[in-house]
Amino acid sequence: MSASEKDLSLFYQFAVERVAVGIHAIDTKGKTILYNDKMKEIEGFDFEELADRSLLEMFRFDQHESTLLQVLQSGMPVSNRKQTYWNRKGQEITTINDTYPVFDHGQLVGAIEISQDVTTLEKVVYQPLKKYEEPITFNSISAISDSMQQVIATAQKAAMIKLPVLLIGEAGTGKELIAEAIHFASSSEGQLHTLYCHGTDQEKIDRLGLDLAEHPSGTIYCERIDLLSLPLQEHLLKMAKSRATSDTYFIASVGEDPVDLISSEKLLKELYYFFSAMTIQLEPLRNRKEDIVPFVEDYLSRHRMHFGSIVSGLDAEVEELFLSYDWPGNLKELELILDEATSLLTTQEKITYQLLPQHFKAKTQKIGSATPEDFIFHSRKDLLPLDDYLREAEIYYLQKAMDLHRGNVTKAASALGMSRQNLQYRLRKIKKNEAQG
Ligand SMILES: Nc1ncnc2c1ncn2[C@@H]1O[C@H](COP(=O)(O)OP(=O)(O)OP(=O)(O)O)[C@@H](O)[C@H]1O
Repeated sequence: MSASEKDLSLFYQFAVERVAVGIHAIDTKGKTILYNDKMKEIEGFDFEELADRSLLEMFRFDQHESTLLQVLQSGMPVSNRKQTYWNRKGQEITTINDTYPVFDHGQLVGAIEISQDVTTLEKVVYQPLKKYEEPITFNSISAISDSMQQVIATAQKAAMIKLPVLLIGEAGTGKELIAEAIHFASSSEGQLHTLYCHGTDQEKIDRLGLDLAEHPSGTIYCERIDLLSLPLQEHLLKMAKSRATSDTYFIASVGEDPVDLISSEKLLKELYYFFSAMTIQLEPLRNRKEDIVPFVEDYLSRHRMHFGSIVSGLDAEVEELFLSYDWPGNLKELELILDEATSLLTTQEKITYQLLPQHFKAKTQKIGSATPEDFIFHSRKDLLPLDDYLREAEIYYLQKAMDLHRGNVTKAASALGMSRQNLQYRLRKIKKNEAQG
């Protein structure tokens, strides 16, 4: 029997599940028909959430999802598109995507996206302050709010007495910057070794141990230890303890309250104790909006210096928008928006609304002003019966609320002005309809 006569579907299925890239395919109505394990990992789905998969995925219009719909609309592939976004767990993820339309005998049947996770690589390469070759010191950090000033004061103390530090804060709040500033203040000659725990394996931890044995006078910064599996956390702890008597200085970070992480068995208590001689909590940007404008001013002053531009600030409309937005990706997200906006600058003195990237404009648009085309994927001729339209609008709206509240039913229900039970009932009903339809 030749290879072409064999039923290869099992093999294809196996390959799709084992392959190291994320795969997401949708049909012409925008409904997910293929979503492999790697994609779940990239997008940060927990196992229990998977039961809600079709509901959660069908009507999401974040930047990284919209490429699939765009390809579906244009019938043209989009290749090599790099996207940075914040997944459902609040992790910052950078992917390089290829998105293709899929045809069957010339008829468009859907679109498929293939995503390569380059988060760790990106972190090593994307260091905005370093790209200007400036050493990161406490002076390079914008810190106007009381809470950030407190962070800097505590970090300076920690650097002076070289006590292990655990930095706590959402993605993009500046934990790595603080770690670098502490390192710089605590030692002038030692090296800073960073372990990016996202996607780390035992081998990388062992290699770090060997590096430290060779250069013991450095600092080790373990970024997001809560992203390591518990066995790898144990491995890291063993390695760190074996270096604890030397000159090595230890700093680590976590993305959430460590007490919650310990109680939900995502963080080893012993690892927490090892790193937490001092803890420093960085507030999310939405709780310290007074830092937004000074950060923008610092960013633009660097831009003027390095690119000779004359841009000096935000215009009133953009400032208002920036101050009203919640910044789930914190300062890193703001910085990426500024990177995109300034790349379009010519002779402007202010960042105007026109310079803002399309995906940001779409995200900050008020839900009430969305047109039906924004959330229902049908051609104009193909109008839906009102009941179907309302059902889809409900799915979209509830999903948006769940997204805004990061999957927290209680908070989403309160924002929607309904009881938790009512929201849960509606979500279950939608899920059941989906399963039947
Ligand atoms: N207070 C700040 N002043 C100047 N730049 C900042 C500040 N906070 C964050 N940034 C900018 O945002 C970027 C992201 O910050 P950083 O990588 O330190 O965040 P993080 O909390 O370590 O995020 P993650 O948990 O995803 O690693 C930095 O590269 C820096 O350019």
